[in-house]
Amino acid sequence: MSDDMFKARMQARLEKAKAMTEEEKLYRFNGVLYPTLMCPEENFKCLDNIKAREDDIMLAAYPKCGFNWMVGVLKKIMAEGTGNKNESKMPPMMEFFGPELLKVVEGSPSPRLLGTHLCPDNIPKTFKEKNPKILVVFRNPKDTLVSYFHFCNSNPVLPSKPWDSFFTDFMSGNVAWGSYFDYALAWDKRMDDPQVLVITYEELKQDLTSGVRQISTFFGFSLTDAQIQQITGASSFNAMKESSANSHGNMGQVFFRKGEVGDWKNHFTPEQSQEMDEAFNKHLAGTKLGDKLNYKYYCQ
Ligand SMILES: Nc1ncnc2c1ncn2[C@@H]1O[C@H](COP(=O)(O)OS(=O)(=O)O)[C@@H](OP(=O)(O)O)[C@H]1O
Repeated sequence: MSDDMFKARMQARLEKAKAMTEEEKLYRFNGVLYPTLMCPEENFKCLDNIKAREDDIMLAAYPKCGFNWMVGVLKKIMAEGTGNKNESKMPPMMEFFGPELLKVVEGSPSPRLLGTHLCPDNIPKTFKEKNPKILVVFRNPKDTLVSYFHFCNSNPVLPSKPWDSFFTDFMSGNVAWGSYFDYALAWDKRMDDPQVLVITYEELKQDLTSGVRQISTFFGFSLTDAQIQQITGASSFNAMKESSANSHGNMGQVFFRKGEVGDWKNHFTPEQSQEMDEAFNKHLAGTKLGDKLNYKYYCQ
């Protein structure tokens, strides 16, 4: 499928979304909510046929944790490391593929970039068998919630909600791709897996150069300092926002909103902040991933 066909298909989905009620925009598949237009049941059925490769470059993230940022970084690392530039504008998100795109992916040369928001337990089994390396990007739950709230209110394929009811939905896992906490707990089990690199949005904001270096080394690319610097410069929030009309079309400004750590302070009431603190303590405090998120520093 060409980029033009993809663009036309996206446009058609945005038009369809306009005619849908907010409730119709999400549906449940195997107990988890997904966007009806982006991840129809057909997509999950045909994902059963995807064939993983050992050298696939995988990216996993809960929504709004920095997926598109890392797609940009990984594409640049792969272009420098392999000499082949991936010009495709299609998001490498496996649950968006559907039968036609899946065929394109099956015919693509290695290494392929494949991403997902699916909880690791729901990633097709073939990836467990071939065991390719996976980059997992995480973000503190308060900023993730804020980013997700704005995204739902500016992306027509997702249901719009007022702040208080979005907060309640997020806390109970009633949002697309399910519970942040279930997702985090599932990856926490793989924190010591050498095939998995977990990196946080906050670490990347603090020192993107060392993040880019760590990611390239993890995937087996030995890039020069000049290459690392060039990738870092082109992957700053401002640089990616500026080129977002090219990379993400009309939705560019929606995907690249604010790009900051701590925006939660402009949204959470003291009671909501406390509720999130209690949920974090209950689910993630004392876990390896919980420690890595440095919750006290970023969220309290
Ligand atoms: N380069 C760069 N630097 C810093 N921050 C960045 C960058 N690129 C994207 N972003 C921010 O990431 C948030 C979107 O996350 P995702 O790409 O995971 O969203 S999605 O679920 O795939 O739609 C969203 O966060 P918010 O701005 O807080 O909403 C984006 O702005």
